Amino acid sequence: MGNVPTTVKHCLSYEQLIQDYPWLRRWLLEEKTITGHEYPKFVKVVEVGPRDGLQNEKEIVPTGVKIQLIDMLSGTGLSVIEATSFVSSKWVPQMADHTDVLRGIQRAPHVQYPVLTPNMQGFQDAVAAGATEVAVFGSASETFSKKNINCSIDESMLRFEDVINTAKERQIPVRGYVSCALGCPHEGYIEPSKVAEVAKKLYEMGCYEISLGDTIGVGTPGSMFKMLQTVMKEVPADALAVHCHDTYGQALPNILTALQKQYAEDPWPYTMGVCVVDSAVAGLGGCPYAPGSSGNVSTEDVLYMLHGMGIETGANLAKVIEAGDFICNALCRKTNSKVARARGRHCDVFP
Ligand SMILES: CC(C)(COP(=O)([O-])OP(=O)([O-])OC[C@H]1O[C@@H](n2cnc3c(N)ncnc32)[C@H](O)[C@@H]1OP(=O)([O-])[O-])[C@@H](O)C(=O)NCCC(=O)NCCSC(=O)C[C@@](C)(O)CC(=O)[O-]
Repeated sequence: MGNVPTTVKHCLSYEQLIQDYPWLRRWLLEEKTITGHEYPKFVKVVEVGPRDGLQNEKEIVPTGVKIQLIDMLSGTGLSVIEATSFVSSKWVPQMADHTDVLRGIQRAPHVQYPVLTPNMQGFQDAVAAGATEVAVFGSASETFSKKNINCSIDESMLRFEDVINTAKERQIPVRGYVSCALGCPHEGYIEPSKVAEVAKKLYEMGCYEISLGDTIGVGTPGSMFKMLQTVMKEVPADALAVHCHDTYGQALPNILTALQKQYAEDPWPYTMGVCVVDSAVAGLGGCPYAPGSSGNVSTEDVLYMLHGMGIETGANLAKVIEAGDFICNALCRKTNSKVARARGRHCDVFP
């Protein structure tokens, strides 16, 4: 700074800046803490409420309510809304109206409406009902696979291969899930290498994105980090999503761990940098074949955290809260979203 004029030096001085503009102190210090890690600028939020959120409801939710929920979500700026499942109505009665739901919604341009298809029968029914994107759902736990889709992991891969190959011919994108990525309700601990193996198979078969499900919400930032580290040796970060249930209240820290691009004070070569997060409006949800697990992380809480960090999502939090109010009223229940519950208590706290 030898030949820089004193006035400019004055302006460049960090201390002076904070003294002249006290409001900057908060901003600069916060920014520093936040960027101790680097995060993606944009995160795609995949809304799974109408499917994962509602599939576990004991009372059948009227088809009209499901359609209205999806239509409300379509107006929030979210770009992916998982609409329903083409599974057996004997296994999941709540999803029996899949065709009516898919045909009844008003599709918004730029919004994808994927549906779950466990096998060719589901895929064909989904396409006949107008599906333009599907998802296959495998598991890293052998027991969960049998209980959830009535076949072993290997058998499920053969079924998914058929679905994915047929989808490719029709240019229908396929998303892949790996359930029990951080623990299984029956087997407990699941080796990260098993998660990586299943994720790799789905990715190599042609799934454009692999969503790693903490089906029972037992993960912590520690287990999320280890699991992702292993999976990322096989599948690139930009093809991964995280799908966190909030049973132990760890969903947001787990998501944050997955988003972190690098560890500033650590020369560790692995980066996380996942930029896709699954969540459900009002924190609805649970899997009928994962006893004891609670709802998905709520979309409202995810958006509040991301927007508060300056990460864009394209979604309007207030509109998502409205959709959450709608479905909670229809289900006669309180929201699981802390943000929706706290709304109105505080003035706008973001800069
Ligand atoms: C996969 C099956 C269908 C196998 O079920 P199965 O009984 O083994 O099937 P099957 O091939 O032996 O056929 C038996 C009967 O089911 C019918 N069938 C066969 N396939 C279909 C289909 N697609 N749609 C409708 N009906 C179907 C088939 O036509 C036949 O009918 P019948 O002759 O007896 O009248 C069954 O186990 C099933 O539906 N499972 C779905 C379970 C489910 O939806 N679980 C929740 C979603 S997974 C999840 O929540 C985790 C996730 C994704 O969110 C991520 C996370 O949180 O980690």
